[in-house]
Amino acid sequence: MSATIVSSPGKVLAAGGYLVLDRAYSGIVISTSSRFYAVVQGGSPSHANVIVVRSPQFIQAEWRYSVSFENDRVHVERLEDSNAQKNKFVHLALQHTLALALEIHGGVKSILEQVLQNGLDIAVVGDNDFYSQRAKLESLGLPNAVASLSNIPPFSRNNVQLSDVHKTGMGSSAALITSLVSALLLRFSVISESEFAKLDSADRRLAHNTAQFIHCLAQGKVGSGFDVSAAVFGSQLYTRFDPGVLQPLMNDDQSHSTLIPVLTSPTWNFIAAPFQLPPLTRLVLADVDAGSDTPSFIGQVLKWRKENPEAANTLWSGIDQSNQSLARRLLYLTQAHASHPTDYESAVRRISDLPPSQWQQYRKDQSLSLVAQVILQVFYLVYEHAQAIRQQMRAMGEAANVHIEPPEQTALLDACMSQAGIICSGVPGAGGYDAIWLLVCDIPDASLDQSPLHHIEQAWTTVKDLSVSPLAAIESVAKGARVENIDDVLGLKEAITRD
Ligand SMILES: Nc1ncnc2c1ncn2[C@@H]1O[C@H](COP(=O)(O)OP(=O)(O)OP(=O)(O)O)[C@@H](O)[C@H]1O
Ligand SMILES: C[C@@](O)(CCOP(=O)(O)O)CC(=O)O
Repeated sequence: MSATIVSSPGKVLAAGGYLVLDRAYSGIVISTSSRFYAVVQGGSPSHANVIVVRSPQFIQAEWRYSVSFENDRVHVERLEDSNAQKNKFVHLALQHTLALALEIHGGVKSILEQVLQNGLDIAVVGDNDFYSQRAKLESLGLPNAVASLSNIPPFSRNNVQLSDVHKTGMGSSAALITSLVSALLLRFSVISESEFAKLDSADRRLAHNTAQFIHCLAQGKVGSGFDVSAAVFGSQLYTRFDPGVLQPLMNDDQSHSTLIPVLTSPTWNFIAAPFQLPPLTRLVLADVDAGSDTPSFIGQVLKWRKENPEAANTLWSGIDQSNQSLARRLLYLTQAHASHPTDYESAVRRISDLPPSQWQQYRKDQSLSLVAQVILQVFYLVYEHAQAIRQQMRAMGEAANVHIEPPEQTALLDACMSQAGIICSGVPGAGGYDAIWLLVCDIPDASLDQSPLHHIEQAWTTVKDLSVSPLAAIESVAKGARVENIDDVLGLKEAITRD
């Protein structure tokens, strides 16, 4: 049997940090071209019922498990010869996905044993963007520019243990769990490849619910889940599910629970509404610095909200209005491109030449068609809404006493926003010092030194106190998790076969 490979994208929560924890609000989630891959293959006859999971980008990252069956239950136990520290996320993924497979196959263990007759060898690797490339660019003597990243081989090694790597906050564990769970569900014939390929199928929803459950269990809490939803469904306007749906499975000992009623329950009420960034623009991401502790941010913001309900609700409603307006305008632009591509392109060409604060001077520009003028105004509104979100998120940070957009990040984003052709920006997710996102105009024939991307790369070099290192990702329009062919993914075969 050939390899079963599933990849899932990383994510950026461009708007809706904190609010998305509450079902009353939604967030703008952009999925990235950077992906995590799980490659599941058969082992050898002497390894029946053994599952080896390897992470070849790290040292001492091989986890070995044995699978046994007892009284209609399947047990996945860690083997003592594993060379690495425990990996709770991987262990729980194996245990619960196999348990679901056994349930779905009516407790007939021979179906699972058949798949496990040679054991399984599973390699998991992530695109370079999931980890900071700052040190590698430095050692190669390359400038901190997106173009430099193509000099680093795909799936490059990090030469450290997993626990010591500098992550970029793109949702590595959600993308990993989604790929691993989906690949196992396919391998054990719980879902079919043709159904999984459909965005709205029961099979893809089952992969989502299972990955979401395992990710919550591994994290020890039911979070908003936007990262798993992005990994499964791609860019979206996300509204969370009611956490109660998972409650029956969140106890310490679920060894006697059955999974099917919860994982196929119609009460999963998350909403992943279609979203994508407008044409002729590009997402730019940069890794800024390690340093913030997101869980403590969340605790502090939620505590402040509880203690100051009135002020918090006013602020949250204001942020939500800006978030929704931003999403609506961005979606409008995509439609405008579909119906008026030429006017749209002339508007984008025009705004590429000036920073957004000056776009108003194009109002009533007679050389633009009326439609192009309207489109240009909508780009200006996008800029204004995103700036309003930043301002309100800073206010929330001040009120709750956490650095959601710290002053150094404000200086950095302001420096970027004063460049020609930049549209909007922010600190993703919970904020802090970790990262920034930007949306810039992207006209295919613009010369490199005239391109907005080049302008902001220059601006990065002028900021003090922060070291900005680019990431390669753009938005993924592929709509989430997908089955891959090993030969179609550059460098994947080499990455999983090296020792
Ligand atoms: N490459 C990998 N190989 C194996 N296990 C991994 C890998 N990446 C993550 N994990 C598992 O997921 C756990 C949590 O990972 P991590 O803290 O990177 O997730 P995260 O909080 O989603 O990260 P991010 O900051 O990217 O959102 C790790 O402790 C490990 O168990
Ligand atoms: C604060 C929060 O809304 C976003 C955290 O996002 P990130 O991991 O910082 O991208 C928490 C959540 O939604 O899980």
